[in-house]
Amino acid sequence: LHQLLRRLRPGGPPAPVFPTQNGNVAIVTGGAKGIGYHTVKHLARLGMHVIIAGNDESEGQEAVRKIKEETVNEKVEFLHCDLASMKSIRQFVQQFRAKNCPLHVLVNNAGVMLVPERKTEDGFEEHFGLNYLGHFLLTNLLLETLKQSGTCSRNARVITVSSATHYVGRLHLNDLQSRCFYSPHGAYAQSKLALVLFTYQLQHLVTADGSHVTANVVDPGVVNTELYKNVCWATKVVKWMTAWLFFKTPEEGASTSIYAAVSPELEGVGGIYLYNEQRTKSTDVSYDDELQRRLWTESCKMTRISDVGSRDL
Ligand SMILES: NC(=O)c1ccc[n+]([C@@H]2O[C@H](COP(=O)([O-])OP(=O)(O)OC[C@H]3O[C@@H](n4cnc5c(N)ncnc54)[C@H](O)[C@@H]3O)[C@@H](O)[C@H]2O)c1
Repeated sequence: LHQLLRRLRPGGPPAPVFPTQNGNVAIVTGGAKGIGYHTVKHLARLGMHVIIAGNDESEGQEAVRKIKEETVNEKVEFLHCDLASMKSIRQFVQQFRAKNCPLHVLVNNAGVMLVPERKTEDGFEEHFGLNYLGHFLLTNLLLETLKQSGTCSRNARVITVSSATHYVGRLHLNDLQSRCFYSPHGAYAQSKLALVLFTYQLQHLVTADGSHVTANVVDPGVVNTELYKNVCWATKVVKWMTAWLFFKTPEEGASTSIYAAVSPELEGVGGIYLYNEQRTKSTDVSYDDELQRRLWTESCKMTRISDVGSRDL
């Protein structure tokens, strides 16, 4: 309804105006389609050098071609990164490092929803392994570059895309891989809750070591994208009939990620949950410091990184 009212406002919703980003570099995971595509397009329009990290080469190259054409920014590129493979994530980071360029914005956007029970290359449940652990490893491997790129007047930013489903998520620390009981809804919600806990813990760590990096988490709302391809046919029918009215377009869905990535209002602000470009409270359990720490420690073990200071490829 909020979205509908925004759309019905006379003259349409106000177009946000952000400062140009010439010379800044961003990585957007899953930037070849959906919300990620429009995030990349907007950042490129602002003059950023944007790297799409994705697992589909032809889709990625096609997105690059279209975005270059529409934004007249030649600094848009695709680099292969399969977030369901730790090896691929490490190779992606090596390729990125070989470019010797800074990194000002990392948007952890890619995701899958309601996939049948299956495992990533490394044997993790797919929602947890791809949506959460993939981004956990990627961010940690890029953290040193983010720290070197941020300054006191221009912090580097990590933006992680979660979802309102995190409110119903339960984190099963003793069964993060959903081995005891698998429910696609539960596994998706758990991965999105883990991303919120991860963001808050990351912010604690960068604050503690005085780095010029901020980490925030965003909820894009309900957006009409291919994310819903695994829902049951009845839901597909309802979505098909109502999406035009109640769902955000992918472009509208990207607005909070873009806001978090470049808004001057958020300069130096970290550890917050954003919905409709506004600071919002996430679920109570996400503020549990002990749970954040325990999940971080477990995640380091699972991705075989020793701690925040360890970046060995
Ligand atoms: N659409 C919604 O209503 C909604 C609501 C809340 C949160 N979200 C979140 O927004 C984010 C973007 O989703 P979307 O709606 O644009 O869906 P989408 O399906 O259009 O896009 C998902 C992106 O993730 C990429 N991806 C999937 N598997 C990958 C892998 N193994 N390695 C690298 N990239 C991979 C896809 O290629 C695609 O670019 C997701 O994290 C999703 O959970 C979406």
